[in-house]
Amino acid sequence: MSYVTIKGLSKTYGKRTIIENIDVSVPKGQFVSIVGASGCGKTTFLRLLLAQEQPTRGEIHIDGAPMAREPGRDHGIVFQRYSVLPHQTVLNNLIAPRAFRSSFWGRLSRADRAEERDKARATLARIGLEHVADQYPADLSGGMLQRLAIAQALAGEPKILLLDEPFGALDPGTKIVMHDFLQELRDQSGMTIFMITHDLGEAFKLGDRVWAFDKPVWDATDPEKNAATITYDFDARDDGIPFQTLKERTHVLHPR
Ligand SMILES: Nc1ncnc2c1ncn2[C@@H]1O[C@H](COP(=O)(O)OP(=O)(O)OP(=O)(O)O)[C@@H](O)[C@H]1O
Repeated sequence: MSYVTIKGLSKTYGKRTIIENIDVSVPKGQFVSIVGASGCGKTTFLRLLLAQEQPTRGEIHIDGAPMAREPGRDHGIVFQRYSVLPHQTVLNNLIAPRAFRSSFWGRLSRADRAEERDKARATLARIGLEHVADQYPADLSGGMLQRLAIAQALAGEPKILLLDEPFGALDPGTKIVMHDFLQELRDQSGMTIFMITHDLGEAFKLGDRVWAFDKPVWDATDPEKNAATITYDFDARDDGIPFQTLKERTHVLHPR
């Protein structure tokens, strides 16, 4: 059964249509990897899913209901550049976003605050950062920072996790450790995940499904015609089809 249903989705800025005619449905718990040439509208698509942008045409339904008009706790998002708060300790980085969002911290009793701290400590233990709870982000490695950013996104117990090149800045070894970490989290939470990546190996390794965004019409004389859509939707379970086929059939690895 469809959990995220997208019908006739388009986004236009001024006269320029960035993405158009997106019709897809995604079951609950599915992991969708999104690949495509630079600038073809992948982040725009995630921003629509996050309700940071409104569609020009079409609609998005999540769990049977129309999308909220504003970003909310239903969604967690992680970007390539670390979104942690530099002047807060690692522990406070897990508490502070919630406190800012709901301004609930000031209303909590001392016992409730202690409970929030315990919850945050338990999350840190789960992501292997308990030993650096009282340190600051500047003391952490790239992999640790990105684990913290993912934990922050998960703190609101979102229904959907959106990842925009989350591991793009990490070295290959740390990337592999992060893949295991994400797969583990996913198994535990059953979350529905959309992840943009420029790494096809990563897309097929982690995704149940890989979408290639591309511009089916290419007219150098009229750039406004060049809107992107999902041109291929691959079943990536059991490793899907070989990467080579994707390379040959799309422009994913040949940005114009
Ligand atoms: N708010 C906006 N106003 C006008 N144009 C925008 C806006 N946001 C994005 N664009 C344009 O939309 C196009 C798609 O951008 P987007 O960031 O979605 O691409 P992308 O596929 O995620 O790229 P990359 O892989 O390089 O991150 C770009 O040409 C960008 O300039």
